[in-house]
Amino acid sequence: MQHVTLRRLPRFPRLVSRIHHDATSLPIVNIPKSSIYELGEQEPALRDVSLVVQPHDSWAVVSADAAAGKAALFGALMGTHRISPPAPPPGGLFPFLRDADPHRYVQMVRFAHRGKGSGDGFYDFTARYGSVREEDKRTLRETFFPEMARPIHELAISSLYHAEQLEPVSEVDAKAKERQRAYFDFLTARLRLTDLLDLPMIALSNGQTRRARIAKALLADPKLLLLDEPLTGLDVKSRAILLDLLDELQRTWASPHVIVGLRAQDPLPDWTTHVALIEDDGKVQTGKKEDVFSTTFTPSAPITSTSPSATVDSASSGYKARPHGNALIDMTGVNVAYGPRKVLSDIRWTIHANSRWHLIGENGAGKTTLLALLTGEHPQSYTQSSNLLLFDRERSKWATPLLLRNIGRVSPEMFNAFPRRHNLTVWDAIGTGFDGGFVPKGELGVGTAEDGGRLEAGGQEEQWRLHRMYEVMCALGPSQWHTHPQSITEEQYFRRPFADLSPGEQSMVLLMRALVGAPSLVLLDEAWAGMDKAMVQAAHRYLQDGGGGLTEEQACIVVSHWEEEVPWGPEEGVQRFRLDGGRGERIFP
Ligand SMILES: Nc1ncnc2c1ncn2[C@@H]1O[C@H](COP(=O)(O)OP(=O)(O)OP(=O)(O)O)[C@@H](O)[C@H]1O
Repeated sequence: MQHVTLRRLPRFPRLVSRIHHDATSLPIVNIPKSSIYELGEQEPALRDVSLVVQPHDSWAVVSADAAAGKAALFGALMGTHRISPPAPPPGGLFPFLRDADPHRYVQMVRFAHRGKGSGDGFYDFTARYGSVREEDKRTLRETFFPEMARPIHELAISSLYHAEQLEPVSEVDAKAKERQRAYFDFLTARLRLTDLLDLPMIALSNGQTRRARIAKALLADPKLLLLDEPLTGLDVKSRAILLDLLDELQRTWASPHVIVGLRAQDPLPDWTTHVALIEDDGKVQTGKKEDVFSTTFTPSAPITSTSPSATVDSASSGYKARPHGNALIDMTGVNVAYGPRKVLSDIRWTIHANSRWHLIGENGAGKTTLLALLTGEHPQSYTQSSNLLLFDRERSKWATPLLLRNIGRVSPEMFNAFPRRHNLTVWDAIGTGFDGGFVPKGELGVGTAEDGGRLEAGGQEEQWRLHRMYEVMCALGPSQWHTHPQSITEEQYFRRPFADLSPGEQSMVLLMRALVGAPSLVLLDEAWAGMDKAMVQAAHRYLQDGGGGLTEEQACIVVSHWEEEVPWGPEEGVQRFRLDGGRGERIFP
């Protein structure tokens, strides 16, 4: 069992812009049996929603299946969706705010993947691995906490400070500033951000950035904080720390009131008392968690500060070793450092064909960095010489496009960077997987030949690629997870604009893209984010032995902080490689 030591809340008065005292007994949210509409739509996204959140209740909004319903309910609270009939006066939607401005006091932090309409350009997500460019030099402190941009140390020479700081401030303002700084120091320490504050923002890992976004939202001192999928991408320790912190803020200061959004497969925080369960047909069940779940499904076990870490030992029972093929990747002492900051030290790891790996490690342990060495995107992959062999060659012996043909991958960074031009169809997006690029190529959108030239029309390679397009679509497409599989054919789905798909569907399409070319090495870094349960199940079925998604010639590495997201169990010979403090070790089995 892992025990997380937590510092209790410090004894300083919070900088809270207080709501009138007697408001604390008023409901936080009041939606009285209403329907919720996307703006401009006639059909409601959710029907008969009765949601009354009392101050002492802790609610979770859970999507039984499709994530769209959760987005609609949060949209109603954030004013991007219409509630009909609207919440009655006096009090309206947020009775506890009285007449205070919801824009000031209600904040939302969303961690689900970006979806529709988020720009069409591709940006270079590998920029963070190189030397940091001038425009990317802004630190975490400057970007998220500009009011804390200049650390004020007691030994600081005041004349070196900006003039504004020397202006006289009233005693009240000075006290308020002091309290805000104390709260900032407290939050950043509790969320393990202190050592990261002066790193360039671009250098932060996925989980580190998420923790920083939560700290920023808390520092703004909202009265109601909506956190959608806050646990995705956080390591086990950070999840427990975050949940304990939210609970403690709520118990100590009754602020902010927090409503979390979760996927059906996520565990409920143990302090959850009530649940709004959004069903696939747009109905919403609300009530005490034991009442809601007694009639539907059992939620996953709650997580607490003492939940086990990624249950590393559980695989020792029933383990069945897999026969090995050739070594695809050989690391014999790989190192990555940024100046004095060592991220990977002397990593030794051989990845054979037919192996299935779960790469684990806390946020910031270097998992993404390690995968970027394997794809050759990390500039330091060039300096490893024979300590890093990629398909039998050093990095410098590979032309990047050829190397990328051997690797299929999905990652949060790539998901965000993938172009969302309106004329890019699902077919185009999947077809880019044959070349590993981001621009559709070839007459039929299934890529070019190895030398970059045209594929022979009607030739064997072209036929095989067309066949693969349909194969992955049949295995991972809507027929496997759509609630009404008959209502959309594969052909129709291929023609849909990629940008119009829900984030979960986009993740699914990018998974098809990673697998379509049957590359030797498949890297799945948090590949399931945004997917609903049926999609994750379809993906797992396909990736398991006998599912057809991976052959004995291929190796696959899954990166996830959730054990249940790994498609293979010990009986399929999954192995674990753990990064910790820059070191890497293979964990038996
Ligand atoms: N340019 C840089 N300068 C300094 N440190 C950097 C730079 N780029 C990355 N790092 C550090 O390297 C570490 C590894 O980051 P990486 O993204 O590989 O972690 P991770 O294990 O994938 O984390 P997560 O689980 O949060 O995705 C982080 O602590 C990060 O702050």
